[in-house]
Amino acid sequence: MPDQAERTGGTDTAGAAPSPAPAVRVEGLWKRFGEQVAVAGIDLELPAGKFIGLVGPNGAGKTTTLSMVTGLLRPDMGRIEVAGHDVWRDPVEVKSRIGVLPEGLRLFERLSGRELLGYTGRLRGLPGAEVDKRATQLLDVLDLAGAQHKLVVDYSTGMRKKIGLASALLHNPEVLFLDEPFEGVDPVSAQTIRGVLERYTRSGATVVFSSHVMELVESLCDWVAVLAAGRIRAHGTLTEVRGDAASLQDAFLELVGAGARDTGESLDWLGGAR
Ligand SMILES: Nc1ncnc2c1ncn2[C@@H]1O[C@H](COP(=O)(O)OP(=O)(O)OP(=O)(O)O)[C@@H](O)[C@H]1O
Repeated sequence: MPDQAERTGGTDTAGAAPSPAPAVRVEGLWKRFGEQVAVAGIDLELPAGKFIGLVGPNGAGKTTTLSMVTGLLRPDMGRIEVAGHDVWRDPVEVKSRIGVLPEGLRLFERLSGRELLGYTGRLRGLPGAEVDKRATQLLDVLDLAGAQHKLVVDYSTGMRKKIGLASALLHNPEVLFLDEPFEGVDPVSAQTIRGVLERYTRSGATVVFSSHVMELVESLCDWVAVLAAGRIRAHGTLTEVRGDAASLQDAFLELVGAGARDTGESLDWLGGAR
């Protein structure tokens, strides 16, 4: 088992050309909930224009980190810049440049999908006709046109993710943060979401998403950060983080020090005589 020193790569080793300003810059980030240290001193730069995966086991601190980076949760310590602006000193500027699909996704349940997009667009300061045009296209592409007049409270889990994604994209943000965007989403919808996100990053925008599904991260992301116990264990391009391992899954298990847990003598009753 190699030691768990951070494996790095990415922006600083990417080549001779000067890289653009990072999409996200985090310095000395800490967050504690009572005795529980959720984020234990993160320093990280996420390159702009990439599809970035933030991966880690349950309780690693992914949601806490994303909440602080998007201005939803105040850090105990540390500095965060998104698109060149300080998240906590310049929140309005940052919020106009980002889209967020948070965990738990609280939506205005008593609006229809179409109304939700209309309301979000007006809150974002977009002209009504432009909101209508973008809403129609997003509802269509995300296969929600047939459900656009249904109340959000009656949407399925996958439909909620898709209308949440549409709301997050409506103002064409520079950086999009998605907490587990594919959870509860069927393969057809996942493919649709994937297509929308790939198109969006091709235009130079940045997607940062958290996930436990390594195959998905491996197939989607060009850049990965691995988080465990509130610290960054590795970050860089997919190839750099994968290192010599056969897959990202293997590299992940090695990095977080969690080979499949041997149940040993425990659970010996399970599957035994009844
Ligand atoms: N509001 C809170 N109050 C107390 N503890 C919290 C709170 N939010 C998170 N934690 C704790 O902080 C740690 C990190 O949690 P977090 O939700 O950020 O992890 P995660 O990587 O997103 O996990 P998962 O993959 O299971 O969603 C966990 O130990 C969790 O119990």
